[in-house]
Amino acid sequence: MSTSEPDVSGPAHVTRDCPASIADAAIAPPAPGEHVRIFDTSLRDGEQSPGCSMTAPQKLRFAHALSELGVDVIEVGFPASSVAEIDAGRAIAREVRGSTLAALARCHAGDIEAAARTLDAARAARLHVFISTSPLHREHKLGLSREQVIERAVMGVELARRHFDDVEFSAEDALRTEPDFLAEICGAAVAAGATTLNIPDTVGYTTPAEIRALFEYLRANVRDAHRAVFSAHCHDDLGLAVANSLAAIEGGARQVECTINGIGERAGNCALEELVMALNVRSGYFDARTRIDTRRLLPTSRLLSRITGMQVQRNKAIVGQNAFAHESGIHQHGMLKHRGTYEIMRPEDVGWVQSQIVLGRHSGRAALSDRLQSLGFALDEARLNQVFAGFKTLAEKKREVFDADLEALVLGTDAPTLHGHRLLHLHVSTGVGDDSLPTASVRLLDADGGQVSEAAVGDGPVHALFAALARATGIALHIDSYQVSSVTTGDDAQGQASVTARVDGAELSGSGTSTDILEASAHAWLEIANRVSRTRAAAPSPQRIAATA
Ligand SMILES: CC(=O)SCCNC(=O)CCNC(=O)[C@H](O)C(C)(C)COP(=O)(O)OP(=O)(O)OC[C@H]1O[C@@H](n2cnc3c(N)ncnc32)[C@H](O)[C@@H]1OP(=O)(O)O
Ligand SMILES: CC(C)C(=O)C(=O)O
Ligand SMILES: [Mg+2]
Repeated sequence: MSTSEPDVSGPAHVTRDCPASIADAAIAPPAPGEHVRIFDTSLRDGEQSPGCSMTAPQKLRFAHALSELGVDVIEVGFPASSVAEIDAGRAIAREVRGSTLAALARCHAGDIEAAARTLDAARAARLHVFISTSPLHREHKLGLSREQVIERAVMGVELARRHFDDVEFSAEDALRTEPDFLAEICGAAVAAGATTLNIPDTVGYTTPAEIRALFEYLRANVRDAHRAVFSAHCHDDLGLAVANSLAAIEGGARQVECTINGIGERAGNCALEELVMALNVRSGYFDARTRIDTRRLLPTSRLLSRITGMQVQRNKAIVGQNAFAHESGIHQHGMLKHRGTYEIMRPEDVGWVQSQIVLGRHSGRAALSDRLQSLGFALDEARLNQVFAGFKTLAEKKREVFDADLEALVLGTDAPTLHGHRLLHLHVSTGVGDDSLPTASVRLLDADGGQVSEAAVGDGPVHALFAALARATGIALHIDSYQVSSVTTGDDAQGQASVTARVDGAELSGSGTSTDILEASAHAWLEIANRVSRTRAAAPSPQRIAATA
């Protein structure tokens, strides 16, 4: 496909259609390109949600990944919750450099001591204290009056300041708090020493216009507001967390609290990858920058999914499998002419290798012809039309048409009988523990009818299997991705293995289906290897192929 640079800038000047602020006159607009701090709370707000628990080594590994991603602040946890939480946080504080490390505490002496102890070894530490401020929470949860809540907040901030200079104060349920009381308690927190004022939409209740106006109001009405950085912490109960966080930035927030993949309480928090890319792609609109290395967004998202077992949905922005995949013919045709037609950012910039053209029921001739050419088949129009008809019939039966299916269509044969190695037998043994040595043996039928057997060991059963296949075929593949998913349900469910490999600079993919996932994996691997050996042996001459019609 064409790889020309997308020009996705859109109209040169986008008019800001912003609601009137409560205190317009008093507020200077934020400086162009101002730094918005990214505060990641995947290890705290994210981890405290169902299905997202992590062990201490997993938290440490993920904290390193967040630091490499370039987040400004990593919230390592809520130390008062358990001894294990303190130990995990301490391990992070000992090792992770490059980001400020924060720990959460209630306005409660014991919590604050635990948080401070956790961050002892951190090079840059922040104590984060919070208390609820909304009438609902004051009355029903805390049983405290306005004055008592302010007293507790001031006590918490002052105690935190005895340990660290960097103290964040959060007014839990701020978006359902009376604005004048919110301004009052924020002012008291600044006077007590808070350097960051976090305004959480704890239950994901607000709207973009409302939160923007609130930030403008607070910046104008909190006593000594200029001494603190304003921060947004939005939840996604109405699916507005990212939009609300962006609006908060427009209202003057210079820190946004978010999580990778948007994990967090209930429907989750503002998704870091979405917020960062919105600021990045629409930089002409937002005038704000972060120091996130965007190419690490996908690897970091994948790491979190692997650690927690919580997969992102296919159509998730930025990091979902479909984020840069195109199946419909009209879009594919446009993409092949200029990828800016249907993509507003480059997949490479967020960690993908490239956009994906998926051939299926909705695809057209342009995409089919492009894929056939990349497989070495240059067909004239009449032959292309003929193959296209066969392709559509096949696509009605299959969800996705793979390269091996296309080769079979063009060559007029069945996919499994295509020239190359075929699997006759495989045996894999594996185990758990220091003494286990995953081992695989395979027997293949080669293109000339001969048989070849090989065995290999590996770090795991699939690794051993692929190593044995490499020995038997004499083809080494650099595997970029390997995925297994079920395509049917029940005891006899079919598993589909998909392998993507990089060979001679090209990305090739293969897939296999079987009730045995190791067999499916072997078929997927062999599909690629057979294509490599065919290409290497002799690129098919277009004339010869056209003659097979
Ligand atoms: C919006 C948020 O994300 S807030 C963070 C939420 N995260 C978590 O709760 C995870 C960690 N929590 C825990 O492990 C436990 O809740 C603990 C260890 C902190 C406390 O456990 P317990 O002492 O058994 O209290 P429990 O959780 O039942 O109730 C919370 C208590 O904290 C009080 N509290 C709640 N928020 C605050 C606050 N910001 N400042 C002071 N006290 C608070 C409540 O009033 C209640 O007090 P009470 O026990 O006197 O009635
Ligand atoms: C503790 C605070 C920051 C929070 O997570 C919330 O209010 O959602
Ligand atoms: Mg929260």
